[in-house]
Amino acid sequence: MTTAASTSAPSARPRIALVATGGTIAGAGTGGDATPSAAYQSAVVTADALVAGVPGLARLADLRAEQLFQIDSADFTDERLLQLARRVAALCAQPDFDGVVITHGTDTMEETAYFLHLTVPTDKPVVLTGAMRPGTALAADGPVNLLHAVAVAAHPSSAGRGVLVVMNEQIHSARDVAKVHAMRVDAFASPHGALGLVVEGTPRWYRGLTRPHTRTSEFDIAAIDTLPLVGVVASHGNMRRELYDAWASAGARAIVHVGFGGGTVPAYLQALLPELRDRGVQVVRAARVGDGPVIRNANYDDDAAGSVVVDDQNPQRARLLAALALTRTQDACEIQQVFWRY
Ligand SMILES: NC(=O)CC[C@H](N)C(=O)O
Repeated sequence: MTTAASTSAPSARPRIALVATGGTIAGAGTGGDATPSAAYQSAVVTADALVAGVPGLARLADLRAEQLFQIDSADFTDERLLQLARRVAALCAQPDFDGVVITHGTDTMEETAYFLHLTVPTDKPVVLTGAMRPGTALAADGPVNLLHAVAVAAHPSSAGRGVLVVMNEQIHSARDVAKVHAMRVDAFASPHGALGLVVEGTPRWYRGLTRPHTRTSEFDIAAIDTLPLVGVVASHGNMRRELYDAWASAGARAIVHVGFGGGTVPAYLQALLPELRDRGVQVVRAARVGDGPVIRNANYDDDAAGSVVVDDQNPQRARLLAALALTRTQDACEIQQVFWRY
C-alpha cells in the first residue's frame, strides 16, 4: 500500500520514502490511561497515521509512506530482512526519492540497520527510527524521533554516511549502535560514540566512518537470494556442547561463539571448535561483554582451530556479517579479513 502522506506543500522539499514495519512507534496503550507503560500493543498504528500524528513533517519533506510490515521487531526473520533490504534498495534506486526513513521496533533495530548498511548500494540517507514508548504514552518519544529521522534523511549532509539510527536526538552509525537499555528513552548507544546530534532540527556531525558500507561494501542485496544459516551460542558457567551440535545438525554453516571477556573458550570445549570446522561449520569468536575487540590467537589458538574473531562486533551483528561473508567465501582466512575490514 502506498499513499501520498502530504500533498499540499511546495515541491522543492526533499522527497523521502517512509517504510513502516511496526514496533512500539506504531504501538498503542491498552491500559486505559496515558501514562508511560509497558501495557501496550506494538505494531497497530498505520504508516499514514504515524505521519499524520507529526504535523511538522510536511514542512521538512515530501513524504510518501508505505506499510511493508506491521510486526514486533522480534518477528524479523532473514526472509523479512531480505525483503526489506530489497525494498529499500529499490526506493534508493528511484531518482524521485532523496532518502528513506524506516520505522522499526527497537529490539532488533541494530540488526536490520547493520544488514542494510552492508547490502544496500546507495549514497542516499537511509535512517531507522523507533520509540521506547507507545504513541499513547504521556511523553511519547516516537513523534519527535520520527521528525528527527526525517530531518536527517532530508538533509544533504547525511548522504554517504551509511545507514543511520536516529533515536533520542542522537545520530548513530548502523555499524556500532546497540540497544543497551530495556526501558529508558536513551536506550541506544554506540561504543565509539554517536556520529552526531540533531540540534534544533538539523543534523550536526562530530565523527565519520572508516569502514566500508553501502556503496563501498562488497555485499549487494541484488546478488543475495538467501542467507546461510548462522547460529549464536552464549557463554555461561557449566556449558554443554549439545547446543553447538544442535546448530551443526540444523545445517548451520557458522556458529558465533559468544565467549567470556576476550571471547574465551572453556578448556572443556576447546577440542570442539576444530571438530566443528571439520564438519564444515565456521566458528566465529565474539565476546559477551558488549564492548572491545576479540583478539586473534589471544585466549585461544585460532590458527590451530580454524576459528575467526569478530574484531569488536556484537554477536547479533556478527551473525549477519558471518552469513554475508559465507555468501562469498568458505575460507577462514578470508572470513577473518571480512571481520577486520567491516
Ligand atoms: N520499544 C520497542 O520498539 C520494542 C517493542 C517491540 N518488542 C519491537 O521491537 O518491535
